[in-house]
Amino acid sequence: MSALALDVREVHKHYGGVRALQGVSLSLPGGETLALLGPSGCGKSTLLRLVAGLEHPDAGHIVMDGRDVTNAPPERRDLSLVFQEYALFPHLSVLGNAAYGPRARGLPRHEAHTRARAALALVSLAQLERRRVSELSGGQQQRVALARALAPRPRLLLLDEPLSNLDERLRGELQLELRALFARLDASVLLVTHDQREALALSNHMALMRAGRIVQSGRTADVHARPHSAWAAAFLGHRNLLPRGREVLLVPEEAIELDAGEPYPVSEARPGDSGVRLRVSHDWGELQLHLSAREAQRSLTFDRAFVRLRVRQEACRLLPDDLADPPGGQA
Ligand SMILES: Nc1ncnc2c1ncn2[C@@H]1O[C@H](COP(=O)(O)OP(=O)(O)OP(=O)(O)O)[C@@H](O)[C@H]1O
Repeated sequence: MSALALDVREVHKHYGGVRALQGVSLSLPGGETLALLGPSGCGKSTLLRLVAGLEHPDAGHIVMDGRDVTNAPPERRDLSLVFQEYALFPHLSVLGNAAYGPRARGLPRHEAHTRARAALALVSLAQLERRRVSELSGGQQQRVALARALAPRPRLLLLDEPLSNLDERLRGELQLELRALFARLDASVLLVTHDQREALALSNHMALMRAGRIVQSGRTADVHARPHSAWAAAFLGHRNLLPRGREVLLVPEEAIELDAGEPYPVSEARPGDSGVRLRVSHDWGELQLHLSAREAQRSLTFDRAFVRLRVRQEACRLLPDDLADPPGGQA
């Protein structure tokens, strides 16, 4: 096997006057999970459709496992695609849905069922194989869609916003399951999402897209820890970006040490999901931080009007301010 499961080289795609992809390159090493992350309209789904073979690029190449598949039809690419609306067959059982892929690829019924059962076991649905999918919860249906995609044992699994149809609680549960599943799979995974938390939770490589281009890529933890610009930092969920002329100072949450240094006034304290969100008037500018309930109890003083903290300057970084200027002039 080539070291790269997927190698996208300088791909361009336009629709009329819209330049959806402008020279996109990315590579996915075999057996790894890459999240394609970016805001609505940046070109993520377009890139996924090109990789799947549902559309073809105007220029550039798509190489899978060392084979150029740029103009190959979907069935000549060893991949499965799970859409946002996973479109299961409601009249079929869980097993019937999962066996659909192998059957469509011409495998005899018995072999298709063996593969479908193996895929259902992977997503912990083996007990429910006789149920109709209309009798399943949203999370279970999503797992059937995954099993259906995995049953043909593709080399590459493409997922379009896999968790966006689920509520917050289910999403959290499935995130953990998916991460464990990806680690067990032989397949490589390319996953499209606009949700940075999902990308962080599920991937070990990340490509951050903006207006038809990839603005940063690398290992997920590295991209998150060292964004290249203010826009990347903001999109990745960093809240403290303090204006400094044409640059911004990124103060990562890890740079803020509680219970050390000076007491600073709290300008706002709002109860959040699992603690308190604070705005603090610091000498450098307004800082936002999230305290767990226990930290809030310990660190907020004088009737919760002050918090004692120290910012580790060595952990902060100056970044170019590109918030207002998307490359290519598109939103
Ligand atoms: N078939 C099409 N015809 C015309 N314009 C299109 C077509 N498909 C996509 N576009 C445009 O190309 C750009 C990229 O769209 P794309 O769907 O790839 O973005 P996205 O990042 O996946 O967005 P979302 O997260 O909202 O799905 C957008 O400006 C979109 O309007």
